[in-house]
Amino acid sequence: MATPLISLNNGMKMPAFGLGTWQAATGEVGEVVKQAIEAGYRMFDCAWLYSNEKEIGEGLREKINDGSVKREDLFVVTKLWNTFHRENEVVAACKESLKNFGLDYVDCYLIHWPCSQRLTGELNPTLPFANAVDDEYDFTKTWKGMEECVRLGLAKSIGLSNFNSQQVKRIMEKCTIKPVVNQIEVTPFLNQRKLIKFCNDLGIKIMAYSPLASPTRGWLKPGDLVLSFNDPKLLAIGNKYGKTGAQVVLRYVYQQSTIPIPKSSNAQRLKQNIDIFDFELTDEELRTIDQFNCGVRVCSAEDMINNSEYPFNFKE
Ligand SMILES: NC(=O)C1=CN([C@@H]2O[C@H](COP(=O)(O)OP(=O)(O)OC[C@H]3O[C@@H](n4cnc5c(N)ncnc54)[C@H](OP(=O)(O)O)[C@@H]3O)[C@@H](O)[C@H]2O)C=CC1
Ligand SMILES: O=C1CO[C@H](CO)[C@@H](O)[C@@H]1O
Repeated sequence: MATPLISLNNGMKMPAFGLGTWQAATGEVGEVVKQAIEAGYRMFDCAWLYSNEKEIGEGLREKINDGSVKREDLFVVTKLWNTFHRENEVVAACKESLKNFGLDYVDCYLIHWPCSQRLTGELNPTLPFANAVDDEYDFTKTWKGMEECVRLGLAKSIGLSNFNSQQVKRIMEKCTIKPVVNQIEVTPFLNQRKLIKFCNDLGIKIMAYSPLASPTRGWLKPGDLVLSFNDPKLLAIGNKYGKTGAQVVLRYVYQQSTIPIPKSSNAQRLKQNIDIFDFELTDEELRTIDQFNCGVRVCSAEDMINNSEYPFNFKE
């Protein structure tokens, strides 16, 4: 079944589901991207930080060149890292991502975090906050650089990631070009109902990251909450529709009016994850899954807790 498309506030359309690529290993991610296209994925969530744009681009271009898909049917998202927030650094950062992909434009370019940082040593993509210090730089100026990317045709649209409602409001007050999305964590543990409504009321769609609650995140410690896809409540709902616990979770996240972007590098799970558009959870089933909501974040980026723009000190 085809992935539904949703309309953005600039008139563009975007697939309502996509593939996450953080921790999608080089050496295999190119194949994964090709398998994903065959399985029906048309939207790819990437980031300069993930250090795999080059191989993702190779996979995408191979499928364009062999006629499997047209460039205009793909929706490629990537993100500006924290250490390139200065207004005059943004265009160069976007161009670097485009060079990595081997593409002329991205469909959407996001500010990865509202927090600006400066490197004190070499960037370690798996520990990105290790050699970095806070840099008090106003993200509304960064946004001017993002707008320039649109004017230059490097990005068809621009958006935010990890912005809280007050930060979204500050962008809206200063922007000439509106953000089309805010990419935030949405899971059964953190259903984000208030922030989703706040953004949707402003015409900003929500991309839901770590929708499966990121079971293999590197910073997982013994005792941390892990979402079990074999939870009896999820299995009971899944049995009714012939779906797995993971599919029930993804459908729940989708029915929060969001665009889920689960990551998988496994051919079977790739197919399973996108196969959620032929059933609908009832209000009662949604309320059952609401019981998991406990405010726990899987991606709290606490290394940035002292940054003046750390988004999660403010509740919404
Ligand atoms: N803007 C931001 O700050 C952030 C953005 N993101 C984006 O969101 C994407 C998704 O989030 P992520 O943190 O990767 O976590 P997810 O919640 O998508 O979980 C991914 C993990 O779950 C496993 N998995 C996938 N499908 C299934 C399934 N059906 N059953 C069981 N296990 C499954 C994957 O393993 P396997 O590959 O073996 O299937 C992988 O280990 C990222 O890849 C990235 O693109 C993520 C974090 C922060
Ligand atoms: O996208 C992301 C994936 O993981 C990073 C941590 O290493 C996060 O900070 C980031 O937002």
